[in-house]
Amino acid sequence: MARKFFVGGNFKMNGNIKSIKEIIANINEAKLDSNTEVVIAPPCLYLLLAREHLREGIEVAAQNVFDRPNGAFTGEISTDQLKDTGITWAILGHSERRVILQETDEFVASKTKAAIDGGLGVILCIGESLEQREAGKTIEVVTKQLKAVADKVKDWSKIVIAYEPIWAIGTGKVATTEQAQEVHAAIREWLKKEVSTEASDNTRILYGGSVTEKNSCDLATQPDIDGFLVGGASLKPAFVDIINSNS
Ligand SMILES: O=C(COP(=O)(O)O)NO
Repeated sequence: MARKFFVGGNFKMNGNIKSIKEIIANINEAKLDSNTEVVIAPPCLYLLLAREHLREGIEVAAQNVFDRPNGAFTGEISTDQLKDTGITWAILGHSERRVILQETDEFVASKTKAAIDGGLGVILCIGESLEQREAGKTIEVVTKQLKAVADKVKDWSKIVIAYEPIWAIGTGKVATTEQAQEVHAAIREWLKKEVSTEASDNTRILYGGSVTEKNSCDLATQPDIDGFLVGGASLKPAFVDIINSNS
């Protein structure tokens, strides 16, 4: 089965009502490849704004969700509340939360399970640091992150994996097509061995880390790159060119 190309826009902690409305207007007015699935992730304050203004067919993702149902968890958001507001995806395990907020593989796995059980799709972020890559530990690191999820989650049909080498995030140092394809192929092989052939065949594996409209078309030619999770470039008008990079 052909995997539908997938492009996520991770706004991170950027934007305000005015700028996010401008980004949404640019996306709404653009001619977009209908064979590409698009998900937009604004900061949580602007999730409803995005849901109300984005064109039909484009989904909205939260940049985080808690692993427990509604209750006394100050500052957190539940899967029920996201579903209640028409939010259908969650980005989980982003390296900025793993590093800065010390989210463990187990906590990310627990949140992934809660999100899927709550009916959300999950963009599951994994990736190694420069030190880990230079030590030859890339595959060891990313498969350890995946195993923590596989220990809790059996149904991978609602998971999209985003391989985001930390050394490429926000640095302008995009992975080469060979570097990205090598890790994506290893992830797909791991899925086949540790989850199922179906999961391996059907799970989209996105690349993230300094993707721009200048490098996205080359990356999109790789057999195991099924799309992108875009940070900084998702805030700019040329984001629509990245969305169309597989057409
Ligand atoms: O973190 C990223 C990538 O960020 P950049 O595109 O800004 O490198 N996506 O989730």
